[in-house]
Amino acid sequence: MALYRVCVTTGPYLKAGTLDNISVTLVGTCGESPKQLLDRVGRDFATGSVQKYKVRCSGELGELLLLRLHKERYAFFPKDPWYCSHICVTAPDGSVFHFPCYQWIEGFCTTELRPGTAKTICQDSLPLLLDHRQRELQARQECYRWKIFAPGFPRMVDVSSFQEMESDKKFALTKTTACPADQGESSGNRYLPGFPMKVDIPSLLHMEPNIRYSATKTASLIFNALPASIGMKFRGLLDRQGSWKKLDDLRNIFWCHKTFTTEYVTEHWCEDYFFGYQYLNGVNPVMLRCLSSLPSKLPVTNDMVAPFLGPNTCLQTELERKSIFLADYWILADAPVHCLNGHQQYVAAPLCLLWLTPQGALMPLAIQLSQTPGPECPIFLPSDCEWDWLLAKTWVRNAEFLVHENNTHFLCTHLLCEAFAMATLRQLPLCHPIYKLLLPHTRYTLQVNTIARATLLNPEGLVDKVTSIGRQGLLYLMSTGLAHFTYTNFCLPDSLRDRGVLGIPNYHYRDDGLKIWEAIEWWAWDPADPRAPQSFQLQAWVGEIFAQAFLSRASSGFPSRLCTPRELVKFLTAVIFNCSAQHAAVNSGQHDFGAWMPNAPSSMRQPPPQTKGTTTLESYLDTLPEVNITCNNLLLFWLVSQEPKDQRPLGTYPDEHFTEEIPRQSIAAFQCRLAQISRDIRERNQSLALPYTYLDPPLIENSVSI
Ligand SMILES: CCCCC/C=C\C/C=C\C=C\[C@H](C/C=C\CCCC(=O)O)OO
Ligand SMILES: [Fe+2]
Repeated sequence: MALYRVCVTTGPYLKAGTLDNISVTLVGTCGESPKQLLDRVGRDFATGSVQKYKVRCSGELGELLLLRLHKERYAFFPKDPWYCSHICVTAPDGSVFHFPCYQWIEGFCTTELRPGTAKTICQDSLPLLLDHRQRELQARQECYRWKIFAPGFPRMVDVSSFQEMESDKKFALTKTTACPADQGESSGNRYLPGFPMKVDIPSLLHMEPNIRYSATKTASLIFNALPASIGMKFRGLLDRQGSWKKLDDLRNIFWCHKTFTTEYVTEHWCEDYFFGYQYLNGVNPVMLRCLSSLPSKLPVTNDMVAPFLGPNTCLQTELERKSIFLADYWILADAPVHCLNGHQQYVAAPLCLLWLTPQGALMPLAIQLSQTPGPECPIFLPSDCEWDWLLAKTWVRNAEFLVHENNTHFLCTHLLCEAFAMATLRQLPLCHPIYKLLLPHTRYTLQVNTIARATLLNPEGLVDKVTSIGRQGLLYLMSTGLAHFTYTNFCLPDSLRDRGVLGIPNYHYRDDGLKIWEAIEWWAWDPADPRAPQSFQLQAWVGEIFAQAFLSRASSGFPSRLCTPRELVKFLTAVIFNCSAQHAAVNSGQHDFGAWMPNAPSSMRQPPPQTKGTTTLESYLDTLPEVNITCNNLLLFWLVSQEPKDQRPLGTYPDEHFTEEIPRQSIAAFQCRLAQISRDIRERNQSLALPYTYLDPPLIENSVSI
């Protein structure tokens, strides 16, 4: 007789416990145990419980290979979902086997778990285990299916398959490629009382439990939104059309959501120094490119800018010194425009030239509001009349809003990270070291993007309600952006070098980002088993990302295969950095830098000026977004700038998928490195007029989850 001690941990989440009958079968190299019901006196499998059971076998089972969890009906009760955290089995000889699970088990089924030891397929030889790998991935690929959202987009998760699964259809029809988003709206897309935009409710109703927001996160998101939106609604700000009467009125949109940064932006927004500063440490710190010569589409002469460059230098000298930079919004040149409140809106495609002064300040030199120079496209200069220059800068800030929100933020973090999450779920089994490494960095990404597609990107969603290019413009921008996004852009060190910005002082996004990149790279080496590149499951993973995220475009420079450990570690580092730090850098400051609306106007109501000397305060106010457009957009900024509760900062891995000592030690070392980076950042910030906190590790979420 052999006695196995089984310890079952149930998750701490709301309704994680179950009344269903839970039985286990232990499978070892020398046989398997009889299926045994885990039943003790009193309640079994309550939320947060850790309970011990005994499984008796006729003889020892040898090395445990699998643990089968059988979840079955209890009496006449309906199925009761259970969140199984992990199971620990102590064999008669005292050896301990950890079985990580960290999954919701919904219906009546048998779930097979493997011990937590990280294994690539090269390290599996037993047919039982190879078969288990294959069945696990087949089930994942049946559950998480790709779908086309719109032509030229990264592919997304098909949430309709969850509805099918939920209705227990045993033989779901093979999914055809679902209709692209631009084929009008689904039947469930409709206005709800109190919402300024349509909401695609059905797409939110059937999220698979293992990718769904927890009850805590859902409640937190709702309670973050309610007070601010009810307050604005009662003040009539969400419904009032027309121009703002005076700029000062903008100070009182958010009474109780002011931060140090929102107040700093409100005070300094029209200063040229702050305008340039935002290219380094604002919410879109990826636009600057160093120039060695001026593009022909921007015919700025030395005479135009000499007064600002000061004595003993000239434009050509500064170009040779690598101190001239360009922000080019070419992608907006053909963006479709849109009507808001029944009025035509406008978009520009500016070119903004900046100079890095000897004192280290980045100052705007010239702004051209079109890609095509000419008499109807004046080049605005700091010496122009105050309102002309301010309006030119505000057009650039509008371009920043559109390019940042659609491309830098939603396309390059949210949508790409969705594809990483999907490929990880579909191509890597739970025992794979890369699955264990990446899973925490995909948490809630499929859910938040589904919410965004149901409330923002849907027809007559919030994007249609508050932006000058609307949903069609968003579809154009993101598909064009993806077609031009490269692996160099994706990897921070390569992007900084390629843009020629490694030498700019006070570029805190760069400095903090490179430290975090290096810490992640160091951490990624351990689980990235040097033999891993030979793993065909890993190649299937990177190949699916290449095909589904980057549409198999060789011009993207993204790898379709990983042939060396160094290539693998770089790719893993870039994925983890993008899912965590990069998203934090471009997401967390939306309220800080956008609460003062002229600094991030979501639309412009007059065409770009074609002559100088015509702008007044009144015409400026009539160009900025109307009251309701402003306030609905600021609500979104407020809501998405703070991570709802149930947070997991970078390097926090409470779900112990790694059970071996070496990766656990690497995690501890990674956490120590991040803690040091945080200390360095906080010490640096003490000397700054405006602290840069977005890449402070405790403030970075592991994954894209808002
Ligand atoms: C005012 C009601 C808002 C309801 C939306 C609730 C939550 C939003 C969910 C996800 C949001 C994700 C955002 C998306 C960012 C940009 C999308 C494009 C926006 C634009 O073009 O204006 O990222 O955090
Ligand atoms: Fe975000």
